[in-house]
Amino acid sequence: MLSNHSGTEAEREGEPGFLTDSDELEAIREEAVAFIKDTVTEANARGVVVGLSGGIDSTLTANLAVQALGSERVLGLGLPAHTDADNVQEARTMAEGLGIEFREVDLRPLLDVFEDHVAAAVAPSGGRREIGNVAARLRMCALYYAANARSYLVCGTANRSELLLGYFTKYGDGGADLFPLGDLYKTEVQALAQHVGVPRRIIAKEPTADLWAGQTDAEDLGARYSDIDPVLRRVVDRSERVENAVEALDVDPETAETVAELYVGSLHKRAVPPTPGIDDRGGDGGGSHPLHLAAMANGL
Ligand SMILES: Nc1ncnc2c1ncn2[C@@H]1O[C@H](COP(=O)(O)OP(=O)(O)OC[C@H]2O[C@@H]([n+]3cccc(C(=O)O)c3)[C@H](O)[C@@H]2O)[C@@H](O)[C@H]1O
Ligand SMILES: Nc1ncnc2c1ncn2[C@@H]1O[C@H](COP(=O)(O)OP(=O)(O)OP(=O)(O)O)[C@@H](O)[C@H]1O
Ligand SMILES: [Mg+2]
Repeated sequence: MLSNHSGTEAEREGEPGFLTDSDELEAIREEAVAFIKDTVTEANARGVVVGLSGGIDSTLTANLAVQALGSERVLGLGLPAHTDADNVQEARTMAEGLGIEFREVDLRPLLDVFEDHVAAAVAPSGGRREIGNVAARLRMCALYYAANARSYLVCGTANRSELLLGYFTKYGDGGADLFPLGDLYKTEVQALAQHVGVPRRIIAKEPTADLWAGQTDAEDLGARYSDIDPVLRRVVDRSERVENAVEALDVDPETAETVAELYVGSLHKRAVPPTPGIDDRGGDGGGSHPLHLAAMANGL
């Protein structure tokens, strides 16, 4: 059910910590730009590739990447599948504005082959969510192909709201080498986009994953980010109980419960795949094993 709270998406009065101050926004811009630059340098990469949808997250990410690396070292890929061909023109316009190279690849033929051969054989009952996730994973393949071939990194576009809710395709748009917007809630992304001069029409667009016609984040999630973000901030960042958040904020209990459930239910999407932990060797996929860390420290 959609909550009927009527705040603006970019700010919510009375909720501390949400970005409205231009000095604060400027400091965040600088940090995100430095992060992209440092990550690319440390990886000895030549640049980054970004999937451009014509939406705010990818437009802002590409904008920050250009600020960090210069337009010569950023590649934009327009990768329309079934529903979003119209947005490719917007993505192209954004790329032209940033002065970056832009390539367009229609993924429909690949998706059709997948549906006819793989889906039909494995599970013909797969619906729009399953096929939409395949489109997101085909995009990931195209982005990594470009990264491999050019010694680039795949610059992901996920924001903190999406990451905490698990509102992304695991190893699809969730598969990337860095997430410059990953610490910022969607409402903060909107404020930062305004701060760096992303066109108003892009900021004003209804957020959509575009995995099927008419899909919107608000419909899928049951609420708008202006209601979701303050709940995440209290329940995740401040470890408050859901009831406390409901009482403090003007959100309905159902929305807050859903947000908390999505956060807990998507823990696996934010973790390294587990291993059994045989002989006490970690059980976390090796990511934090002392030998692994020592090898990294020694540059091995
Ligand atoms: N507890 C657990 N421990 C370990 N793994 C677990 C698991 N539960 C599920 N899994 C695995 O995760 C899979 C489900 O995850 P996943 O494949 O991602 O699929 P799922 O989360 O069901 O779908 C992705 C969601 O993200 C949305 N999305 C996708 C892409 C872009 C955007 C956007 O905002 O632009 C939004 C999309 O609309 C949909 O609501 C399961 O099939 C299973 O393999
Ligand atoms: N047609 C597309 N071409 C290239 N990349 C795409 C396309 N559709 C989605 N993506 C990639 O998947 C990412 C996730 O989509 P998402 O909808 O969350 O971001 P967005 O479209 O930039 O912003 P919004 O969430 O406001 O619609 C995009 O930022 C983009 O990198
Ligand atoms: Mg989108």
